Amino acid sequence: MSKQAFQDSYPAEFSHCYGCGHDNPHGLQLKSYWLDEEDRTHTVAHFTPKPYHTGGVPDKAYGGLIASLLDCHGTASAAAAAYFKEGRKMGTAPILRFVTASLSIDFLRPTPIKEELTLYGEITQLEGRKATVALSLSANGEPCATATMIAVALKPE
Ligand SMILES: CCCCCCCCCC(=O)SCCNC(=O)CCNC(=O)[C@H](O)C(C)(C)COP(=O)(O)OP(=O)(O)OC[C@H]1O[C@@H](n2cnc3c(N)ncnc32)[C@H](O)[C@@H]1OP(=O)(O)O
Repeated sequence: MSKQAFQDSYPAEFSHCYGCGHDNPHGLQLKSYWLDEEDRTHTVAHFTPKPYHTGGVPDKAYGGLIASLLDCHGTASAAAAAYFKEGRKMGTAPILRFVTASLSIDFLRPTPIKEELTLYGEITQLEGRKATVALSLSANGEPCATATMIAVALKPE
């Protein structure tokens, strides 16, 4: 894994995201990395839920938490891939800001809250301002959710 998380390169005005902003003390503070420094298409993040992240079923995660984690890992992965494609260090100006245009999630099995969760991302397409990211969230090596995201880079203005 790289030493600096993608989210740690976000400029201050983008560092208050509930899901991944390092300047949001109330947020999840997800951190995403390249899975392998030699491969700039696959990404990874880890997150261990808190007891209060439970949904309606005891010891299982709230679906919105899962969506939030996939959302932030996907947009961070898209931004990292776009910077890499431009041959630029992440966070350098002009800032590439990706937001979620669509996020389609399949919840495969209940997600435990007492285990560390692993998120994987794969940038399957990056054309123009649009990135497609295949995502998964697993616990103990078992996939709990998979998702497909379309992330779009905001126009500079
Ligand atoms: C480095 C800092 C990073 C900060 C990261 C923060 C992460 C936060 C994660 C989030 O929670 S994001 C919050 C939830 N998302 C939003 O609030 C986004 C709301 N939607 C919008 O702002 C606009 O709809 C959007 C920027 C996504 C697109 O509007 P634009 O007018 O800029 O783009 P346009 O409509 O021209 O679409 C650009 C391309 O994306 C495609 N596209 C847009 N929406 C789509 C969609 N829903 N599904 C599929 N493709 C879509 C569109 O077809 C087109 O493709 P092509 O370039 O191939 O023609």
